[in-house]
Amino acid sequence: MSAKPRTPKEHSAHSVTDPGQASLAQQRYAWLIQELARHNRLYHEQDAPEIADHEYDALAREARALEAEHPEWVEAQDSPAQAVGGAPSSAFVTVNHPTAMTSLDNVFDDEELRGFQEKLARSLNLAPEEADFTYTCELKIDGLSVNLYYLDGELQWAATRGNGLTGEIVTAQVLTIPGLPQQLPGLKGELEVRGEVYLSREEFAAFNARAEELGTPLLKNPRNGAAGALRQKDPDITRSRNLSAILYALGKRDGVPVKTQWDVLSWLSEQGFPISPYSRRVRGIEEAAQYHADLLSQRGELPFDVDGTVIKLDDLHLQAEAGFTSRAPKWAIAYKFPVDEVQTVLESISINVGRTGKLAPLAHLSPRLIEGSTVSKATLHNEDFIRDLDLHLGDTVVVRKAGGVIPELIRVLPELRPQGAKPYVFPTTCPVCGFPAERAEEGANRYCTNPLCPAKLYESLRYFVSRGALDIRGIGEKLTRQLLDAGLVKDAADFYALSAEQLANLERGGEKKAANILAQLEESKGKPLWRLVNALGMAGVGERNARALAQRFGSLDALLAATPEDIEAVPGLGGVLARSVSAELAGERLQHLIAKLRAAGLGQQAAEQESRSSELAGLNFVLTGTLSRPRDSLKAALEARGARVTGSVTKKTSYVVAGEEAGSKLARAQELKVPVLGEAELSALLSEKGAPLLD
Ligand SMILES: NC(=O)c1ccc[n+]([C@@H]2O[C@H](COP(=O)([O-])OP(=O)(O)OC[C@H]3O[C@@H](n4cnc5c(N)ncnc54)[C@H](O)[C@@H]3O)[C@@H](O)[C@H]2O)c1
Ligand SMILES: [Zn+2]
Repeated sequence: MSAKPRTPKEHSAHSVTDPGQASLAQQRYAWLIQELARHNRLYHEQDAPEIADHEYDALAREARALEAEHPEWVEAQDSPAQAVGGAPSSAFVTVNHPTAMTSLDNVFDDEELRGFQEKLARSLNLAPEEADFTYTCELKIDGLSVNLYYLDGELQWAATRGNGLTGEIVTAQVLTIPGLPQQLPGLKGELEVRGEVYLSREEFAAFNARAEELGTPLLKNPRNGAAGALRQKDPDITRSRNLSAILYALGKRDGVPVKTQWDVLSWLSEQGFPISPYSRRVRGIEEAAQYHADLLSQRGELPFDVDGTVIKLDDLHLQAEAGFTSRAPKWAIAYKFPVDEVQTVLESISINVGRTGKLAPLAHLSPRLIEGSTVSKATLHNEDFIRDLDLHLGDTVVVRKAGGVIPELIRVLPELRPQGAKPYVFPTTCPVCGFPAERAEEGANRYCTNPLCPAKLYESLRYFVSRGALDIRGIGEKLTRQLLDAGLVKDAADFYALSAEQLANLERGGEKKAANILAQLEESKGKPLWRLVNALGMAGVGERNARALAQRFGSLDALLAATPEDIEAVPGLGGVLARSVSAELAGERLQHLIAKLRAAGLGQQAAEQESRSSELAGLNFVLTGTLSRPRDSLKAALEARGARVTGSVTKKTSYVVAGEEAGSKLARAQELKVPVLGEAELSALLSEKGAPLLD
């Protein structure tokens, strides 16, 4: 990352009177325009931003303030400060949106939010005291917006926003997202459904955990991940990223019976589109401010990244009356959350050696408060990550709580680098055993080459008994050390050869404790296959991939017999990971370990334990009407059991679940003689199959 010019800000946008000063302002404006255009390209077209969003927003605001004073500087709406998004990529077929897709203007505090209402009142020719509006308040999800175009109820295409007028067609990619109806029966004319495609924090973390283990490039943030996944030429790759969508707006809406934004959300939900459960309708701008404050306090717990709330005038007639600027509606505003980034100093870097021998660098930072908790450490992932940041010890760095949880070092400020600071040099030997640490053939990780490295052994034993693996709680860190020091355990299979006497004789052992541990070890032999697969400790395989492998192959034998191609076909595993899994399964370490584990009585588990998730496989459900639970959670419960939940009733629908006030879909179900279930019957159907409806 290169140094960024920081220009002085002493000449503000205001009171430019004499010609000398005017030229200074003009110079500043020219610089701003050039920078904004460059950052727009980096951000929207290359998904490789150089500066933080709030820094970009500050530049854009400054430019717009100058433009407001000097409309003559803006040539025919050509300013990047007025532009929406970036040019559509030539890698995709493009399409013109029937109605333009806009951006949103921003406010940053309650005072500015009130200012928004005042302006809105003015544009509707109302006195400030008459501005007692109803608003629909929503979360501003950090993804990218898409437009779904239907003609006579049939999906024609789905496209990215692009520059607002022309987008990229990504229909096949969008259709990998579960729950988007392709048909809307009974609808005539044109319809545009808009919303946000995003990567949940869970999927983001899973992707990066895998990338980290393999040393492949990491996603910067969920927005970046969503943009990258949606703009894959190959929809199968998009599918493997598990994108989600939330819909919140209509463009063209022929024959749709809605009067308010709240109606729009209800109608979308009724049609089966996923909508946000966090939206609220409020009266007056102070209640909108309260909504914002409430959601800010929940920010860390949300399932997706958000960068603020969106406050929308509820009445669609009033919206139309208020209209648009060239880039944004006048009837809605993005109320941004404060930045969750802080500056701090990199004090040192330590290296941990993991179960696979991977050298994992950790940054030690001067402690700072982010979102209510103190951050003093951040992962640095691997050698290339550090090199790309050009990290020097003593650097001032920017840290963000990625996905609300894990602190992430996102940028270095080289202009604040102390004199004589040295770039960090990644070790080429294992800091624990001193053996050479070599780069893997693929990826950016370095691994200790000593097969008997004590760090590897200790970490792999810890992993074997950990909660997501065989979950043997009686064997803690201390006991693991004791067993290693006493030479009683040289690999995980040796746990099963321990005698009551050996355990009892350890310091702070005792017979009761020993019996307890042996019982837990015995019990672990019958645990689900995925736990054993995870416990093997393969690089890049955590709980999620272990489940996928167990599910696909059904037994340890079948997994061992699988070809690399078989493994590559497992959902969620990419080529790099599949190759490394095959190589590890065939390698000496695992062959030896698995043989010993089998001799100890493990590895007999069949796939039965995983079958819960397929008890409703092959059944298609449609949910309609008002249900007592959020539709999303019912949908998740059904999908967890292998059912498909779709938006429209067809001959292929197995059941329609109808709540209160079910409308056209219920009628359609009756017409097609599709069985209709009430909510109670749905619960019964699910519990009959042996599992509670919602956990
Ligand atoms: N860092 C950089 O270099 C750089 C460069 C350009 C743009 N940016 C960033 O990109 C963003 C500008 O892009 P933008 O035009 O998408 O503006 P925006 O993200 O500020 O707001 C508009 C967008 O919000 C989204 N959105 C999410 N939830 C919504 C909801 N409930 N209702 C309506 N819209 C919702 C829509 O996609 C909409 O297009 C800003 O955050 C800006 O900081 C950064
Ligand atoms: Zn080592």
